[in-house]
Amino acid sequence: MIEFDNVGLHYGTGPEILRNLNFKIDPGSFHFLTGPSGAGKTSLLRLLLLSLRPTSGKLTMFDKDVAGLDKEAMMAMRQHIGIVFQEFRLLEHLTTFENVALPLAVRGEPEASYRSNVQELLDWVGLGHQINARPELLSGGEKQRAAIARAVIAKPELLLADEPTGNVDPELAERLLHLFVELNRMGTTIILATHELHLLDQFRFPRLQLQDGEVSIHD
Ligand SMILES: Nc1ncnc2c1ncn2[C@@H]1O[C@H](COP(=O)(O)OP(=O)(O)OP(=O)(O)O)[C@@H](O)[C@H]1O
Repeated sequence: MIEFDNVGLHYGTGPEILRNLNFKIDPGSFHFLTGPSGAGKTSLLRLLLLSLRPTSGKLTMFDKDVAGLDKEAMMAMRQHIGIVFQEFRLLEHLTTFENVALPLAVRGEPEASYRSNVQELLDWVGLGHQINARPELLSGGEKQRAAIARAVIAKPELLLADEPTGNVDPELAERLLHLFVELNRMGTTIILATHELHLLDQFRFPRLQLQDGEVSIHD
C-alpha cells in the first residue's frame, strides 16, 4: 500500500528532517509512529497525506509514485485517506452531525444518502446523544470521537492520526486507542503517531521509531 524508497525531506533550504526512509506499510496493518518531539512524526504524516512531497527518494502510495501525481490524481488519492489531529479541528458553527458528514457534503452527496450512515457511526463511537450539539458543548473525548467519525465516514483505506490522544485524559486515551484498534479490525490501515509510549505497551503492533531523521521498525 505504501513504500518508502530512500525518502528524504527538508523544508526550504533547511536541513534534512527525514532521511533514508526505507519501509513498507501493508494493507490492513496497524503501526505506531513514535519518536521524541521534533523527530519528524508530523512531517512524515504530511508526506502520507500528500500535503508534502519527498525532496529525495521515491514514495509509492496505492501503487503510484506520488511525485508523478497531478492535482486531480492527488485529490482522488486523498479520498482514500482519513486524518485525525490532536486538536480535533471541528468546525465550531456546525453540529456533530454536520461535522461528521462534512467530507460527504463537500463531495456534493445528498444528505438523504448518508443520514443513516452518519447516525449509525455516531452511535458506534458513543456520540448518538450529541448528534445536534455544537463542539463547544462536547468534552475533549467527545470531540475526538467526533473527529474520528469524520475521518472514517467516507471509508478511507488509510487512516492517519497525529497525537490523537494528546488532549484527553489517560483513561479516555486508552478508550480512543481501542476505537482505532476496532477500525483496524474492520480493515482500515492505520498509522498513529504518539509520543505517549506508556499507552502503547498493551498493544502488540509494530512501531516505526523516528530518531535523528531516520526510522527503525520494532515489531
Ligand atoms: N513548515 C516547516 N518549516 C520548517 N521547518 C519545519 C516545518 N515544520 C516542521 N519543521 C521542523 O521539522 C522538524 C520536525 O518537525 P515535526 O513537527 O515533523 O516533528 P514531530 O515529531 O511531529 O514533533 P512533535 O512531537 O513536537 O509534534 C522540527 O525540527 C521542526 O522545527
